[in-house]
Amino acid sequence: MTAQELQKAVLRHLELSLGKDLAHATVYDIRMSLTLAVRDQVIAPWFESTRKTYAAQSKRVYYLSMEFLIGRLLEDAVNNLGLKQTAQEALDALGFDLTQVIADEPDAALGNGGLGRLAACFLDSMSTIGCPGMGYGIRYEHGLFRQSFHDGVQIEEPEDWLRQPHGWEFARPEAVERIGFGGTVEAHDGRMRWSPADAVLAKAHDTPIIGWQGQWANTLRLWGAEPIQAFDLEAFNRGDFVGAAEQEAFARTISRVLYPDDTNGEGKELRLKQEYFFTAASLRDILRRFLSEHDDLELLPQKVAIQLNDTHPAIAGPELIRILHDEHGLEFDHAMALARNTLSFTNHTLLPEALERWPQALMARVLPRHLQIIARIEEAFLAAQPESPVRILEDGDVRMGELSFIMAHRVNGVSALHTGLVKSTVFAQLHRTFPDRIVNQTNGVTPRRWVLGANPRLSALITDRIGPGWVDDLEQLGALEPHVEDAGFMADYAASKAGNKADLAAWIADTTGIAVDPAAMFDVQIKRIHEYKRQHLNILETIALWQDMRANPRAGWVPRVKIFGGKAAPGYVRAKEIIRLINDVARVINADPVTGDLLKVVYPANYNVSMAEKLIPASDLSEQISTAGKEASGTGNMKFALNGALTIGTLDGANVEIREHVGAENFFLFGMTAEEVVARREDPQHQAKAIAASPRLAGALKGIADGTFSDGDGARYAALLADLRGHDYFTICADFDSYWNCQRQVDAAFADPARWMRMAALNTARSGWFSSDRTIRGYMADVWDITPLI
Ligand SMILES: [N-]=[N+]=N[C@]1([C@H](N)O)O[C@H](CO)[C@@H](O)[C@H](O)[C@H]1O
Repeated sequence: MTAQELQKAVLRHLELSLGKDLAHATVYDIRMSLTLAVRDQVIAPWFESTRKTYAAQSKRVYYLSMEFLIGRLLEDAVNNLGLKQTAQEALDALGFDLTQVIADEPDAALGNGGLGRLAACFLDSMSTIGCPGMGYGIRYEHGLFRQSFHDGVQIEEPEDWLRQPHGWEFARPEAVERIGFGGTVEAHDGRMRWSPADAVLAKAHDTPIIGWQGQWANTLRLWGAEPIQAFDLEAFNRGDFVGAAEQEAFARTISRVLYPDDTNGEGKELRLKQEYFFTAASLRDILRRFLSEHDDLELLPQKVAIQLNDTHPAIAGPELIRILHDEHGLEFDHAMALARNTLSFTNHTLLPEALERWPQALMARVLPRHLQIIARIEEAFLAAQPESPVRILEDGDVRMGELSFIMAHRVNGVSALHTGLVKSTVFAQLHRTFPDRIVNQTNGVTPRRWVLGANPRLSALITDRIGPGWVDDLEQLGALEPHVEDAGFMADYAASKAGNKADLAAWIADTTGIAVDPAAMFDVQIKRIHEYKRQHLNILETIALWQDMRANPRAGWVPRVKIFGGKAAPGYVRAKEIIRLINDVARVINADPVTGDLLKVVYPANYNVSMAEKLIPASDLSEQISTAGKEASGTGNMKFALNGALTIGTLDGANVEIREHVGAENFFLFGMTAEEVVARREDPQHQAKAIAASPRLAGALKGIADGTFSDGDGARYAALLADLRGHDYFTICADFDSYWNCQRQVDAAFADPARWMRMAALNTARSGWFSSDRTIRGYMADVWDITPLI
């Protein structure tokens, strides 16, 4: 497509779809017109992909996830269709700036963090590889809340990405499923019949996900909840206006908002209903499609692979058995075996509070038939494993982790270390019983969004040196390694980083009013706020560094800009305390004339996918400092390494594999290992001893306690300090000195630009393995048994 043709297509949509002429067009109008014009280019490969899948009678994979943290879609589609230059020229000719038009699109923030973003990266890779399948999720009216700060305190406001038409989706009024809740179960002609008391409609909205070079497109189908009867006219005529709309309000509540907890089982009834709503609608849709091609249910595991993204869709096991046994009349054990061979499950965390457990009483009320089926699943499991101490039903709860494991033929962890811990801790018993069921699939990220889209400077340089093949074969980045010896390449590499940093410094000044020196080290920690991710370790080191700089400002310090980004779950008090502390420390340090430009702390509000795309290419140092054994994988760590940021981190999650790939000499390692952490916790005085042994740590804690950062109010952080001095489960104190010393090694390395840039370029060259294409190929081979169709 030429720029002229695209320009014409945009103008046609502006007039015919938006009803606007160019003279009165707003950025929104042009963004929607371009979106529609680009979407037109997606339709043919989309239809062709579906046709090829049916023609090949191919097995399909269905990725069930409560979260898809998509971000913006326009730039991704433009890049995947190879239209970036074309779109630039077409819009220039119309008098609009492509960057500004792209930035007008609201993020689809239908996820909390890594788990949701991983699902989005996987969709891009499945389409790029030509893996036939679909994503299934919920079309939340309100995604993850908008974050703002008031006096440094996090404030949450509803996010409303759907306040404007969403240009990428197609409503599918014909794809509607009736989803029941509650009610009773009776035996009827030897079969159990569930009669739900309430019901809502699940209406499908499809978004095409186009792969690299537009050869294949899969579908993301998101379900929106709607009432069976939208409006109760009788109630209205009786003057009961609220009652008239009650049904609608009740129904829409199901898909109204995303629960904002990243690694914490919600436990609320509405959350369970959300999980069942999208899972049941998806299974009905999957079986309808399967039965439209095949009439023998025996073929289900050969033609359908269903991936459960954590335990959130775990009810899929009982629901599939209910459909096969109660509705299709298969024997229970047979239905259970078919379901198990169709389902596979990914565990994303070891945190006990994140392993979902639903009260049996709640399950009995909301899903009475499913609770009966879960009891029979446990019975069948114990009949085969009489010795096993494992239970699904225990302490009045339904354990969704055990249910998912028992109802899946494959279970995977998301990094080598994590998968090892899954086998030795949370599922140790089940691993002994089913030694071949757990496999590892280390996470990955899509290079289209996280390198090509986010870092055009670096991408141009790479393509110039090794050709464009790296975009869908990322391990080709290895061919850059010889170029690292070439001063010209290294100068260009450094220039691309410097350019990104200058852009970011301008953006920071714009959005926060803080002036930062682009030559300083950009030290970045962006992720959800959580104690195990240890943002408070980072800010304690920042305080100690500031105190040292103040004591000796002319000691030849390496100037640093500490950049934080991240949201806390609204109910997570400790995490919100950490956010306030970071903002309080920033306020004091940024105003300090003694340290001036030596140290700045920046915390832009409302961190999201689009902000990550701006921050990561401009980063020098990537903070991956979680307590070892707690971060299952991390995926930000991979994005940073690919974009030439060096990692300071613990041996946790995928940090271990990143260090193996980039080389220990190109990674700043500190802290205890997962085993050492467990051992250290045995000593109830571990934190007190660490504080006693570290004057710097003690000094930083004292600074907070004195009210240095809280206008003299020493009580503001009393709870946080009491926890660090009293319990410190996440071993902040025990790891502090190792972290501090490691940061000084980072300073020394950064003070030698040639050495630093060499390490950075080697990180880029050696991180190709962390492509989500590699991950998806692993799932296709080891879990789904599917081969690409392109
Ligand atoms: N839930 N959950 N788990 C996480 C993330 N918080 O979303 O999944 C991510 C995706 O697997 C992991 O990278 C991360 O370590 C893990 O904590």
